[in-house]
Amino acid sequence: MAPVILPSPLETNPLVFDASIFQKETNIPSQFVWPDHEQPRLETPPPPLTVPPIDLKAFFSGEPLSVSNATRLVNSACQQHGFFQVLNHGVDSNLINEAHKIMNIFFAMPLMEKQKAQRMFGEYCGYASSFTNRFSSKLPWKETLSFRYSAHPNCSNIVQDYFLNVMGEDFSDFGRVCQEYCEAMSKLSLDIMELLGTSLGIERSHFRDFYKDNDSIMRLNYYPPCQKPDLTLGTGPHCDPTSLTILHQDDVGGLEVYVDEKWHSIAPCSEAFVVNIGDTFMALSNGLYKSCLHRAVVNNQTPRKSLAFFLSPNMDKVVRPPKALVENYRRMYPDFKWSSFLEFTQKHYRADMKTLDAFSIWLQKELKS
Ligand SMILES: C=C1C[C@]23C[C@@]1(O)CC[C@H]2[C@]1(C)CCC[C@@](C)(C(=O)O)[C@H]1[C@@H]3C(=O)O
Ligand SMILES: O=C(O)CCC(=O)C(=O)O
Ligand SMILES: [Fe+2]
Repeated sequence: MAPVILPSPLETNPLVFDASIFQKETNIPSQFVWPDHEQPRLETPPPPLTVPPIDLKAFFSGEPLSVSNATRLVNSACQQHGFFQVLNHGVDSNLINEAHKIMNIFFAMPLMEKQKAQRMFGEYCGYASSFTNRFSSKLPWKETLSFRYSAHPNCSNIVQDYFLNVMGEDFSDFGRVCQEYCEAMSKLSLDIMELLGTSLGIERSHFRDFYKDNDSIMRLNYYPPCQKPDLTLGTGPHCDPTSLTILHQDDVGGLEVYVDEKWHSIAPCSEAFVVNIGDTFMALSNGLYKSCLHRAVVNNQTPRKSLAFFLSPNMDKVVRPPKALVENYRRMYPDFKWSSFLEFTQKHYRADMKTLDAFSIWLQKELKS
């Protein structure tokens, strides 16, 4: 299966997704209409997915029953569908509220202002309004702002600097909040990596050490109301190519996870973070833990927002499972560097539910050529 070669910007139509206009439109352009089999069946709301939340504070208490509960729950969830939620995570609720507030400010700005941070072709940072200059069909009904976070000591202000350089002095507060939020997400990711390592029965610090100098992506998602919410999707069905996603959604609802051959809604819970395994961690676990298939639906009344932190290893780290997860099993995926997988998703292939398989095939062809 040859990877889908993405159309160059010049080949796609000059459609511009201005949410302030589109959210009132009853006649949505065909590029936003998804194929029948992918359209959400809003008339029959999906059943909620009940996965007991993991109490992180209890896990780190070291109390044997709490540790075994947490590792058992996370092991079962990750082997089945790659989705769980964490409570008592230690992230300051004021910081979370601040992040939601500044997200409202940013996406309420006129399109021209937001386009100061316009994402360029092949780049993963910047502002995008539905990727109209990236894809020519099945366009997602959303605006996004993505930026890089690095835990490397030499990059201690990378997020703050991004906003200052791209959006100017007026955004210094914005940059500070996002910098602090990413630092909190990085810390939480490493705690969860310790939980995942323990649950897989390997050295507790193995994955924490692998991601301590992580080079991750923060994405702010904004889903405007849509007058035909049954025809389109905020984010189409996909597995995140990254390692681990820590997501905080507002109270509107719209995130769905595919489990047991059907979509399940994830009820918003402001005290919890939604956590899902991505392709890169699935490869790192030699396929033992599943990359979570999920999507986001929209509605015709209320905008929805989510903050997604995509944990990723340092660009030059080789993604290779620990010996303990290979010695009694065959290798499921080739060694690769995150930098080349990321480039594959930005320049050669629109991430979906088969991205890692398509990348593995692409890698083999690249090696032969
Ligand atoms: C590495 C990435 C590519 C996408 C952002 C992310 O950081 C992790 C999720 C990926 C994505 C959301 C999966 C669905 C398709 C996509 C094009 C999107 O709808 O935004 C993906 C992101 C991308 O910009 O390529
Ligand atoms: O907004 C959501 O709930 C999901 C977003 C998502 O899956 C993503 O950005 O990868
Ligand atoms: Fe996702």
